[in-house]
Amino acid sequence: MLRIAVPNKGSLSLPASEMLSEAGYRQRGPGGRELVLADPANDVEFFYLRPRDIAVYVGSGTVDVGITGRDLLLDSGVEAVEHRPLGFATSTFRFAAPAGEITSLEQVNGKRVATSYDVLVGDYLAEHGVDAAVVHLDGAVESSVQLGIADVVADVVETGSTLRAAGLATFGEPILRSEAVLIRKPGEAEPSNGLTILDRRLQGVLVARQYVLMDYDVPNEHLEAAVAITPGFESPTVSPLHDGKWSAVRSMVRKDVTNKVMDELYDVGARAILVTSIHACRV
Ligand SMILES: Nc1ncnc2c1ncn2[C@@H]1O[C@H](COP(=O)(O)OP(=O)(O)OP(=O)(O)O)[C@@H](O)[C@H]1O
Ligand SMILES: O=P(O)(O)OC[C@H]1O[C@H](OP(=O)(O)OP(=O)(O)O)[C@H](O)[C@@H]1O
Ligand SMILES: [Mg+2]
Repeated sequence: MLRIAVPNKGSLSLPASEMLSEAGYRQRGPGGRELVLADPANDVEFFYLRPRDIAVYVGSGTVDVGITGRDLLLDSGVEAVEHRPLGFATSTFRFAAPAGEITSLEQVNGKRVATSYDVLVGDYLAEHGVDAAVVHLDGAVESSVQLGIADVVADVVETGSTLRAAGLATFGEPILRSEAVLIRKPGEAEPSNGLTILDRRLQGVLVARQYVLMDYDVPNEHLEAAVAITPGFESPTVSPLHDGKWSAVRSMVRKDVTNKVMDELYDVGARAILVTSIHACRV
């Protein structure tokens, strides 16, 4: 039975459970507070743990795999590896300071840097030869400068609105681009059957979220031009229409370029262009 760690709180918790549900697994109901949940039909068991602790459990081998943030994995310093990025809870991890006061990493020398990610930040500063004091805080790091215990913050930035509200501005390159990731212990030569199935199912959810199915008709003389616009995963399905002069094409297309692709297809002579969402898939 595969043991899977799932965040029990915070930004990762709900989307992680939703993704597992979409992948066909049993999950806690709304407001559910179970710490352990068996899913015997799928031969897996879920452990709901603090997102920060998940790498520790996976690294120790007491659970087989887990969902956590890339930033939390790196901050844990634990020997666990990223198996697959999961495409949600995307953010950057950045330095920020009062707007205009500190504008380069070099200027962080001798300053106090507040963060909840001491290891990640400490490693980054050391790698870049910056000598600064790291001040550990559990959260609401953005208030630390105003309250006088730090000069700089290093924190998760999604929209940037929390930073702006605190009068802070980012500087330097992002320390990291993070998102939710599936992690496992390193060096598993042969992934277990359970992990292979979980991974394939999660990949199916990702593809179903990122792609649509596009159908259209195109005159045969423009078929090659149209197919070049929608090459699909392997190769599009092409079927003859009854009148013999047109073909019907079916192909997977990235959701974010759907309208651009439809415009291009129309321009090369395609008509009756239909888009359908994908409910589930295995690729
Ligand atoms: N606003 C956000 N947008 C995207 N990801 C975020 C955001 N805030 C936190 N995360 C991600 O969530 C993970 C941290 O989870 P954690 O539960 O420790 O904190 P949290 O989501 O901020 O929850 P809370 O602070 O309410 O306990 C990290 O991987 C981080 O990148
Ligand atoms: O760029 P934004 O869209 O503003 O999002 C980023 C903020 O979201 C998270 O904070 P959270 O609300 O989880 O509070 P915390 O600092 O206590 O973790 C994170 O720590 C940042 O503060
Ligand atoms: Mg938070």
